[in-house]
Amino acid sequence: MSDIETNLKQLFSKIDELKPAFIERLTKAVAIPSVSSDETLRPKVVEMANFLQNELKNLGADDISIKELGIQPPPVNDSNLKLPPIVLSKFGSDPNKKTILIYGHYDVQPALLEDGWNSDPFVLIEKDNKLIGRGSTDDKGPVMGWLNSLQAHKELNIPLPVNIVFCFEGMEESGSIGLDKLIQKEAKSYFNNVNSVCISDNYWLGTKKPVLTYGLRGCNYYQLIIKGPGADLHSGIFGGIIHEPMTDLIKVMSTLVDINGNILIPGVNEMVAPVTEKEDELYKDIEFDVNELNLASGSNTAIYQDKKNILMHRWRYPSLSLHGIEGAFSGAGAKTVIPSKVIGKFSIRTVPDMDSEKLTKLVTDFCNAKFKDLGSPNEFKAELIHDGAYWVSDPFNDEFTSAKLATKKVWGIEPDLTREGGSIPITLTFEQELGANVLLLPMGKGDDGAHSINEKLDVPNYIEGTKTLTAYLHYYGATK
Ligand SMILES: C[C@H](N)C(=O)N[C@@H](Cc1c[nH]cn1)C(=O)O
Ligand SMILES: [Zn+2]
Ligand SMILES: [Zn+2]
Repeated sequence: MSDIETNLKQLFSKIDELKPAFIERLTKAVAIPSVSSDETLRPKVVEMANFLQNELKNLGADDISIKELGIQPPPVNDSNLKLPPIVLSKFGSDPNKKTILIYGHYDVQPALLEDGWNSDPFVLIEKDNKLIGRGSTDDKGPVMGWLNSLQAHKELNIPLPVNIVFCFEGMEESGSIGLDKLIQKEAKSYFNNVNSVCISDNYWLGTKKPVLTYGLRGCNYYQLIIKGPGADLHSGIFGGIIHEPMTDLIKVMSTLVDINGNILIPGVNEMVAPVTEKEDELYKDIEFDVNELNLASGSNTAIYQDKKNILMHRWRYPSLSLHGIEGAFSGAGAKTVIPSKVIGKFSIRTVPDMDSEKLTKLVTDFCNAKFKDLGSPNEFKAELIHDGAYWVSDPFNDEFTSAKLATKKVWGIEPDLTREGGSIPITLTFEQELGANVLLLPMGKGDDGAHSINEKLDVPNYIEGTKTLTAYLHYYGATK
């Protein structure tokens, strides 16, 4: 048996042995409601950064640097709100070893019991071999997976096969504000010797077959602010005799997309790169069960019924989703109020070759024109909240070859090569600023319910996933 295989054998049984400790680590992480989009929870996001710092210290990090990013730029309610810090850390600095930068995020999406969760979202529970809680799969599970791997190495006294540079951020779910600049600044200092970047922050396509991912859509997030009366009003007294902000907003928002998901803003679809013959062939070989889409969405509401159309519309065409209305009545009961100010939120998932600035101009001009058509005296503003770039790479390099070996070793099957419909805004910046290949090595399954209620990570995905990350470090470390 080679040295690598001997080490992996020991590491895998150590990982199995440490399963209860690893679940405990994830339980502690999930218990911190580090919701980046909720300004009132910003102290919890910072608490999560401190938690990570402490874990890294206990694991024997050679360096831990907490990088502050300053005040969050507008639009924001609290004009003095500090951005959460970036947690940087180094393990090893052997010039004879490769250096991998591992990125992950410690913030999560919002979650409320009343959204429909079956249990408290911030109390990790184990049920039917699933770990249920906000952030279990996105992205606390995978981040803990890397720490678990370090713990296994430490307890066995097995040297890491690569130098590791960690970069953990607390604003990924809110557009990774401030991280671009930090990467540019640190490219030739903290990140100087980085050969390669690995991110575990997406999901298998389905539930049975592991995947490696070579593409992401980008995300441009917009808001439409409409202001009318000086305060919320009684609809019996003012209904029918004033222009209502909510009515204006619904009118404008309904012009953006049709019920079949077609974006109606002129010029947007024209920016999309045409499908090449080579790409057209690609979809045939991907394992994907259309029924799994219905199971994952918990409904029978799919627009497309065939594999190719579903994958193309998830991966390589843009989509526009309406997310919500701030200021609108949304509770139970029948409140008869006219909201005085409402803010509509929507986002566009972007793909090659869409240009973010051009897109924002098309979107804001279109919304302004639609509002003007209403002839309403209310105040209107359309603006971008944040944008993050799409990313597509070549999946035939040392990183993907090593990850294929690692996946085969742990799961006994060759992974499919997929793209992801979601976004990880910082991916392209890492690739461009560090001149390094990026590999996306997902841990969770396609039905994990990231961003949804009852988010989960299957116990086998957490434990075998930790083994996969571990094996990847060893196989990549052995490449020339
Ligand atoms: C795929 C990743 N785990 C994720 O969930 N990313 C978010 C990032 C985001 C938030 N706003 C814009 N981008 C996502 O795809 O929604
Ligand atoms: Zn997410
Ligand atoms: Zn994520």
